[in-house]
Amino acid sequence: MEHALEVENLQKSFSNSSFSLKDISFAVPYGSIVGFIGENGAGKTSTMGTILGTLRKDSGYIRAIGEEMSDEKHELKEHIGVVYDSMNFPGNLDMTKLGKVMKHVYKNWNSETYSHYIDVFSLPKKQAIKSFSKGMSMKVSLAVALSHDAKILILDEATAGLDPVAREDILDMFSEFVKDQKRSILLSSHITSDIEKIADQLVFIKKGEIVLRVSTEELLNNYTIVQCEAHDVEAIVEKSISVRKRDNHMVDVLLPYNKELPLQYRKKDFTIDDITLLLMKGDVKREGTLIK
Ligand SMILES: Nc1ncnc2c1ncn2[C@@H]1O[C@H](COP(=O)(O)OP(=O)(O)OP(=O)(O)O)[C@@H](O)[C@H]1O
Repeated sequence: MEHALEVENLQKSFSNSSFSLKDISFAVPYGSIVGFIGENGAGKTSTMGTILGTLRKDSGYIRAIGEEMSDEKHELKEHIGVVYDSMNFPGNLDMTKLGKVMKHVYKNWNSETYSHYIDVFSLPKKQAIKSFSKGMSMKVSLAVALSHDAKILILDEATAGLDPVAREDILDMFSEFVKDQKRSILLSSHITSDIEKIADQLVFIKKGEIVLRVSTEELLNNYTIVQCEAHDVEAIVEKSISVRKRDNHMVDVLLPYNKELPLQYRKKDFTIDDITLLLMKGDVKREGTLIK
C-alpha cells in the first residue's frame, strides 16, 4: 500500500524539558484516516510539529507524497493542510480578506472551494475573525485547510470546539475527503468516539513512544480485554500488549487475539477509550521492552 505520509525513527528532544520523542515510526496510507491517540503530554502535537517542520527533528525520516520533507521543500507543505486546536490567522481579518491573503500563500488556492466552505460552515464574511467563537475559529482553519488542494490533512484536536451536530458534519467531510484514495488524514483527538467513527488505522503514543499501531477493525474485532486475578496473569502475560493492575487484586490485560480462554479469564466489552486507558495506565510491552 502506498503511503501519503511516512514517519520513520523520528527522534526529538527539547533542551528545556526531559520529554523526548523516541523512535516514532508510522505511516498514513492514501485513502485512510489515521487516528493519533495519547494522553495529555504524550507527544502528539510535538510529532505533528516535527512532521510540519515547525519543530526541528534530531533524527529520522519524514516523507510526504513520496518525497522527503526538508526545510527547503516549501512546495511539499503546499500539499499539507493543517488545523490546530487554536486559530493562527491574524484576528483583524475577516473571511473575505483572509481568502485574499491565502491566495498569495498557496499556489493551488481555490477561491470557489473557500467560498463553498464559508457557506457550508455558515461563517460571516465581514466580521473580524478574532470575534469568532472557538467552534467558528476551528471552522475558519478547516475552510483554509480544505481550500488549497491538500493531499494530506494534519488535524490536531480539530473537532474539540465543535458541537455534536457540527462534529458529525465535519467527520462526514473528512471521510469524503479521503474517499478518492488520493488523499489522507492524520487526526489527533481526545474524543475517541470521533476517532472510532472515522479512523481506519490507529496509532497510540505514550510518553513519546508509539505503543500500538493497529487497524480499527482489527482492534475492535480481534483484540480482547480480559480481567483476571493477579495470580492468573502469568499464563497470558507473554502474549499480552498491556497489563493494568486494578485496586482489588484484579488485572486487566489487552491481548492481540480473540480466542476462547479458560474460565478464570473474563472477557470485557470495550471501546477505544478502554483500550486507551489500558495502554496509558498499564505496563505496555512493545517489541520486548516494557514501557511503564
Ligand atoms: N517547545 C517545547 N519546549 C519544551 N518542551 C516541549 C516543547 N513542546 C512540547 N514540549 C513538551 O513535550 C511534551 C509533549 O507535549 P505535546 O504537546 O506534544 O503533547 P500532546 O500529546 O499533544 O498533549 P495534549 O493532548 O495535551 O495536547 C510535553 O511534556 C511538553 O512539555
